[in-house]
Amino acid sequence: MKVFVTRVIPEEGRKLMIDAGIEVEEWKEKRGLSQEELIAHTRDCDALLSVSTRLDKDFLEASSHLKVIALHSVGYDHVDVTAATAVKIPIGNTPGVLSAATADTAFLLMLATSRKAFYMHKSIIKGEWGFFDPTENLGIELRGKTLGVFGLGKIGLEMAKCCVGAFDMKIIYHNRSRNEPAEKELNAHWVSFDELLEQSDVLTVHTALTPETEGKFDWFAFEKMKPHAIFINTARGAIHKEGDLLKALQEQQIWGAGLDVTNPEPMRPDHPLLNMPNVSVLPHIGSATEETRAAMSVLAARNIIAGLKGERIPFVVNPEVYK
Ligand SMILES: NC(=O)C1=CN([C@@H]2O[C@H](COP(=O)(O)OP(=O)(O)OC[C@H]3O[C@@H](n4cnc5c(N)ncnc54)[C@H](O)[C@@H]3O)[C@@H](O)[C@H]2O)C=CC1
Ligand SMILES: O=C(O)C(=O)CO
Repeated sequence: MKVFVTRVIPEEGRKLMIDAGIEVEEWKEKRGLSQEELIAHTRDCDALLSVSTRLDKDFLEASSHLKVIALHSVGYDHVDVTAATAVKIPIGNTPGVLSAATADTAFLLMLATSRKAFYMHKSIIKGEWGFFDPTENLGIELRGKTLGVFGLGKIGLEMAKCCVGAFDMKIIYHNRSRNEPAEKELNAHWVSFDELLEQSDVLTVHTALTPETEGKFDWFAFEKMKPHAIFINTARGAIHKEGDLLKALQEQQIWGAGLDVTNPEPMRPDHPLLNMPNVSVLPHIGSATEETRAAMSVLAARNIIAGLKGERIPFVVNPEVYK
């Protein structure tokens, strides 16, 4: 049995597959594969472990010989899951193990943005640390403020817990369904989407990217937010409209933004958002800790091993394949 892996992954996951008798071929080049290269490399394989590689309909229709595809991510918006289901390939992801690390990144962006930390750091490098002026470089305090969570799932819940623990923030959320345990544990309140926009001092995005959430944060949404609100997105860049966000910040419709995800990625280095004092941008490092990436590789390997044994994979995103 052989698996093709589209990047070099942490040792923990690779070892698990090798110990299970699977031949592991990793793509070692520091560039993504084209769909043609992917088809060529997976032709003689039984499984694919995909790290951020787009898997489109053409590829999936040409790959019905694959017994399983494991993603090295919880998000699967880069995969045509309907096409995979049509050719009966189970798709696996890595839920849960990255929730804390990703929430930490959202928390980091919230705090850094509220104190203009990235911009202040750059100002030292530019030799601009000069005369002390008590009216300059002022941020916004977070204690007791309202955190609005769009998508109170696993990562949203971890972020809410951090904010209650650190800053005694009040939690409101908008989710497809009510999260009653969170309501009890954190005294969180479900609100409509418009109420979330109107009442949040910090609004943090934690839904998947779907046709429903794509472009959800546009000019009309930012227009409803408080003028001192901070917008945080660690989910997917296409959930906010970047041009509308820029305009909302330039026109002081909202106060600041912290982004771990952009659209497109990578963000171009001369993007105007990168030079705004109240904006913090990170290059999609939400889950990037040694512990979390190792745990993700193990979950992906477990999906591969089960799929190659003909068993139901433990973390399946298209359970319909088993019907
Ligand atoms: N920046 C990064 O490195 C990372 C980003 N992510 C992103 O975070 C997303 C969330 O991950 P998890 O918390 O594990 O997922 P989850 O499935 O546990 O939580 C998502 C929540 O959003 C809700 N939701 C979905 N669509 C909605 C809508 N239209 N309106 C209201 N609520 C809606 C769901 O009901 C669910 O409660 C992933 O899909 C991925 O795109 C995940 C990990 C790392
Ligand atoms: O898991 C995901 O969806 C990511 O974005 C990267 O960890």
